[in-house]
Amino acid sequence: MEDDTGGGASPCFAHLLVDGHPVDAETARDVARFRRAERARLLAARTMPSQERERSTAALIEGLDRIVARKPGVTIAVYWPIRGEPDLRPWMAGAHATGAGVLLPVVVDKAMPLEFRAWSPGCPMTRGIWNIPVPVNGEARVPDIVIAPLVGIDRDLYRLGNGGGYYDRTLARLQPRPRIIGVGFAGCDLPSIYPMPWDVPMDEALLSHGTHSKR
Ligand SMILES: Nc1nc2c(c(=O)[nH]1)N(C=O)[C@@H](CNc1ccc(C(=O)N[C@@H](CCC(=O)O)C(=O)O)cc1)CN2
Ligand SMILES: Nc1ncnc2c1ncn2[C@@H]1O[C@H](COP(=O)(O)OP(=O)(O)OP(=O)(O)O)[C@@H](O)[C@H]1O
Repeated sequence: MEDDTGGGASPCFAHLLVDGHPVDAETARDVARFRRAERARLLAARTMPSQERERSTAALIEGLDRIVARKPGVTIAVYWPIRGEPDLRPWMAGAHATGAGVLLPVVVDKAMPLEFRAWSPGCPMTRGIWNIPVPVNGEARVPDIVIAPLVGIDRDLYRLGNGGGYYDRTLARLQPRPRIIGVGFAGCDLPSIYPMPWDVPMDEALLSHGTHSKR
């Protein structure tokens, strides 16, 4: 007679732990491949004539003004634009002028959460990972609001970013959880990014043709 180790299919151990989340290895590989392809497609689609870029960026800034109150006591993480992201630096400077705290994301180490460091117009900057300018000695703070640049966004407001997992890693740990707003150019929406257990959805998404979605 057979021993009683339990009949049926043998258990499958082909899983990974991603930041403590058990993930099926084959699924993770397929999803990563899909995201790489979508990232490349959406980054290419973001190339546009400068007039259109200026119009779309102005529309995004108008949208931000409608939904985000910049005022003393509020701390807002924005970003220094790279790879054709909407350039929100004028809006950042405006936020600083109202007395709001403005923070920029800093990669302190590979595969670690981001630090959000205080920025003000003209403050000393240095180049961090990917040559992204970051404040040299701004104080690290927890933002009330995070404006996250989108490569893509799905209908459940899961964000596709540059592929480092930095925002997810960071947003999952912030206490208290900030208001998280994804911003991107029209056309960056896609049906699904096939959310994985580590993905943190945006609370809101603002696209340059004027749509403002909420979860
Ligand atoms: N403006 C801006 N600043 C930002 C971000 C951003 O998306 N936009 N980030 C938001 O996170 C952080 C930097 N993000 C990064 C994301 C990925 C890689 C990186 O090395 N990527 C790999 C490809 C990864 C993959 O596809 O598997 C590479 O290019 O080799 C570097 C930085 C912090 N600052
Ligand atoms: N806590 C985590 N959160 C997110 N990704 C993680 C985490 N830990 C490890 N990773 C790995 O990092 C990669 C992130 O890929 P993903 O497509 O989610 O990035 P992204 O959200 O586009 O990037 P970013 O936030 O940097 O713009 C995955 O391969 C994942 O396995």
